[in-house]
Amino acid sequence: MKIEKMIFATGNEGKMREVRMILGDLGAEILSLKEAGIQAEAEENGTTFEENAVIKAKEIMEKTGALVLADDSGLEVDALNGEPGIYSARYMGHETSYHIKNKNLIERLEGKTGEERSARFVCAIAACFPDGRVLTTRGTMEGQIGYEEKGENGFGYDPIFYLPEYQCYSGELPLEEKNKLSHRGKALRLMKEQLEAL
Ligand SMILES: O=c1[nH]c(=O)c2ncn([C@@H]3O[C@H](COP(=O)(O)OP(=O)(O)OP(=O)(O)O)[C@@H](O)[C@H]3O)c2[nH]1
Ligand SMILES: [Mg+2]
Repeated sequence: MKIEKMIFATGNEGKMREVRMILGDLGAEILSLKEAGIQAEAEENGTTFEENAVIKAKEIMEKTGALVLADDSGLEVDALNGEPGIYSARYMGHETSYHIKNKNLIERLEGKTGEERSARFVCAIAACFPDGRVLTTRGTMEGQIGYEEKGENGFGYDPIFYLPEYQCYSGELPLEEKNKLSHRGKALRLMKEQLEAL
């Protein structure tokens, strides 16, 4: 089935840039919420990334009757029992800057070194079809919380997410490189395969 058009239900411009680059070769028109002129109202009250991704996609699918995809993602820090996890966007309040959130996470890991600083980004992608079908995929990217903020690329927690294998911070990666390694890149490529197989 050739997909002509979809809505990607996010208000996060950083995500949207990555989504466009990764799903570009599907050849479908991809509208953000803003471009579709829709406001999301559903509460992200699920208990998992997948549940929240489905909540966001389903709400907009029901409003529009279109194929709608959504992303729910976050940062899990092992030494903090997986915090901030599904609450990553809301951590310390929605209005708090990432500079402050990032500084706070670094402070909370004071005294920890190497593997004790392990963390991962998680991304769940949901696709909700007007006929009720739902697909979900998940991708992760393993790393560590660094000791400082580095890099101007990406968004959110990228400046403190250190990738030991590549000896750099996620915030230092050009977008194409981040997309090759990232939680979102992996989850979106799995979704793309499933959509292409329909
Ligand atoms: O540095 C980062 N690089 C990433 O690649 C990344 N992916 C997720 N996150 C964090 O997790 C929250 C998602 O929360 P979230 O899924 O509710 O999204 P959101 O509220 O920003 O937008 P929406 O899609 O819900 O409209 C984001 O805001 C960020 O704090 C990331 N941080
Ligand atoms: Mg959100």
